[in-house]
Amino acid sequence: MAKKNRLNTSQRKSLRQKEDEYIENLKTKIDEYDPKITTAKFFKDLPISEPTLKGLRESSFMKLTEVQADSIPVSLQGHDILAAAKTGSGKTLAFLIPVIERLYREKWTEFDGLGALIISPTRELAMQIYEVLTKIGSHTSFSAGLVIGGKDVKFELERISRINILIGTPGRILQHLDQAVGLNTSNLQMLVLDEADRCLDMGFKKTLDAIVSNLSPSRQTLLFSATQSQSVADLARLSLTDYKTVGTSDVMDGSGNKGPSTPDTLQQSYIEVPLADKLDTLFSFIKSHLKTKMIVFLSSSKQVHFVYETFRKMQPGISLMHLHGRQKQRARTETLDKFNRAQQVCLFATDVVARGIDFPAVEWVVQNDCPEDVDTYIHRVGRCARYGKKGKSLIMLTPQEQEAFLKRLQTRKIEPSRLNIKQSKKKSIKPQLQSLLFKDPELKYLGQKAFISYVRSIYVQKDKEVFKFDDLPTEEFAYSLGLPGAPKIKMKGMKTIEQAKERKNAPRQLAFLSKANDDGEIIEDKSKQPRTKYDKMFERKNQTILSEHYLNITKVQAQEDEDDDFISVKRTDHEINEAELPALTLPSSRRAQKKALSKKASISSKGNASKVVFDDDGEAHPVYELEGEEEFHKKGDAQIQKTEYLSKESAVMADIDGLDKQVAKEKKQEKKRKRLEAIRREKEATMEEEHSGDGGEGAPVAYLGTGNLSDDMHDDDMSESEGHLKKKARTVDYSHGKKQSSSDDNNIIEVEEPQTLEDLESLTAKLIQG
Ligand SMILES: Nc1ncnc2c1ncn2[C@@H]1O[C@H](COP(=O)(O)OP(=O)(O)OP(=O)(O)O)[C@@H](O)[C@H]1O
Repeated sequence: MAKKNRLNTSQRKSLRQKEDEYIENLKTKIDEYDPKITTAKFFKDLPISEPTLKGLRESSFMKLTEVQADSIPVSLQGHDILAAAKTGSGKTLAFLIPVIERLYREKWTEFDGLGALIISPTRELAMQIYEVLTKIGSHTSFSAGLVIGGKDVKFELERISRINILIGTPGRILQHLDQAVGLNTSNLQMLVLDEADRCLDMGFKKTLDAIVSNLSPSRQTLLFSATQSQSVADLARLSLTDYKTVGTSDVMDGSGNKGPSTPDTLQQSYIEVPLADKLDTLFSFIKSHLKTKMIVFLSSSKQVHFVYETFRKMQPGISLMHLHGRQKQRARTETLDKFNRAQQVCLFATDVVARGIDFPAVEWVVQNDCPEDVDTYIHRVGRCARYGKKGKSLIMLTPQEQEAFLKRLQTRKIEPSRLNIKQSKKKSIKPQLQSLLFKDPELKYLGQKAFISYVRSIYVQKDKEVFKFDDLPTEEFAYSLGLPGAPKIKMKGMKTIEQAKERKNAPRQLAFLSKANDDGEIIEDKSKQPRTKYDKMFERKNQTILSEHYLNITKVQAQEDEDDDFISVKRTDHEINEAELPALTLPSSRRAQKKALSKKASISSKGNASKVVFDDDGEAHPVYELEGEEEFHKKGDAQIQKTEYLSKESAVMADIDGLDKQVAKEKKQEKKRKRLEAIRREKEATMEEEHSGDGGEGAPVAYLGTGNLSDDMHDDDMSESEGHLKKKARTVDYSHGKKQSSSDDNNIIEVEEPQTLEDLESLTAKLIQG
């Protein structure tokens, strides 16, 4: 049977010839295409191959968007590209089509190895790009792979050498470049950076440099984003010299004639809200927008977690979901999928989904916390008003942030209109929050974490004109979260917030007194002296200034914030300079300050103090003056003196021994505390996972097209038992000369239906086509 379908040599030869002619014809059309003369309106007007056109048609992509019309012809001609176009303007297709076409014209096969590498800063975005690629590339014969983290590195290693188009996050791609002996990058034709400015910034610098050093310098490079830095140094790093720009000036600084860097269909507004009233305002906003689909951005995963957990208890009347980088990947993917399908829903999220994610039909983007910069603002609001659809955005600015941030927005021609909250609509949820936190220690704990992470987020911000740490109304803010008072925060090199602020604001006269304690005693700086074990013990004891609970929080916090998405997703050039950190304490009361001042005055007037003893004549002597022999004998029998001395010293030794035992006991307790802490964290992680899976909450659900990857993995022809699917035999239609897939026998690969992200990754690696 199989023999019947086999082509004989002359048929194969003729087919190859037709294919060559077709490709040559395409190349000529590309060379002849002059963007200055021709403006293609539809994909079919572009010099692109029939299989790609077929994939586009089937995905209902007919008409070109502006960035697609401007950039695709230039990319097809082989130029490097630096493109910046507004959010939701269709950049994904603008780089995917040239990638597919380049490999097509090169007649790329699985034996040629990696032909294109697409880098995205987040996993979600990489998955989305992969999804679009599998749709529009469904009639081509290339293999695509998604590497974004997961466990099955070994599995991927075995198959990665056969992948032609690899999409992934920087870290994971580097891991593969390092490990995969079979990954042949020497042939690489194209490198694409989506959200290029983010990929190029400090956070990914080292990884990206390492990736690029593995790649062939002769490759074509495409950089796309809604915001671009166009730093010459960045471009040089990518060996981008003779590149073409598309739409960059408009988007970069709003200097073009076309107005703001945000979509025209976006209606933007802001309200001035004191920090302590933000949650009241947010709750009222949600209550009055129950029939909408909205995303609320908060500054950290802890904020998101707290707001989600408390608001769902207060039941505003709309389905609530939450998404942040500290959730397990499975929960993130599930939430994303549910949110895409829902019609009336509110998603609390961090900036992990601020860039690139193409959520369908979002009506409102609310920024509860001010973004770190205008670029982040642009990306966040860009989650709505996509592809010409209407959308609305609201940003809450505190009186401290308002003026400076509006000024920053103006530089990009973004001028949101001011909204005022109707007095009648104002409702305080503070009493409810207080009662919730009072009843539920778990919520109180989340509240404390939310408080701490918010305060820290303000502290680490680079733009000090917008984020004024010293003006934070911490007590009011804590109260607004339902907490009885502001938790004390200890950060690296920083004492409590209040102390840090006090010290910053203290008069110069008092600044040098930062070493005085509450009793006005000057504490010596022992940091430069060798520390004895007693010093260490006392330091340890002093840590209990914080209650054990807060102590636990701050310790865990220090660990957690290492990879908290607020800090890690953002640029690492926002590093805190330890030297700038407030690190010392001030006497808290006026009495203590006064006392310390007078002590200081007397000490400074006397110069360096050293301890002395006075003799009967009032003469001062150093403490350790050698005693004369006569003097010694005068005091009595030497033996008795010796016994007395020894018993005094052994009493001192006994005291020291007691202290040692105390230290050992404390160590043991600390160990126990850590063990309990680990158990608690484990429990919390389980809870978090459980919470994250229940976002549906009976929301009216609309199923919008194929929004998820696993759907794409299904094949209509599935005939095997459930849980297995077959890959469709791909046919390439040259329309003017048809080509049957040359390796029918190899076209069927049985793979298991993906249940998890790891499965999905493994599956993508299996989907070797051709
Ligand atoms: N030519 C087209 N015809 C119809 N729909 C399109 C076309 N191009 C893109 N779209 C749709 O427009 C939406 C936005 O596209 P895309 O996600 O590529 O935008 P983007 O410019 O990358 O946005 P962001 O800057 O936020 O990443 C998607 O839903 C996509 O399917």
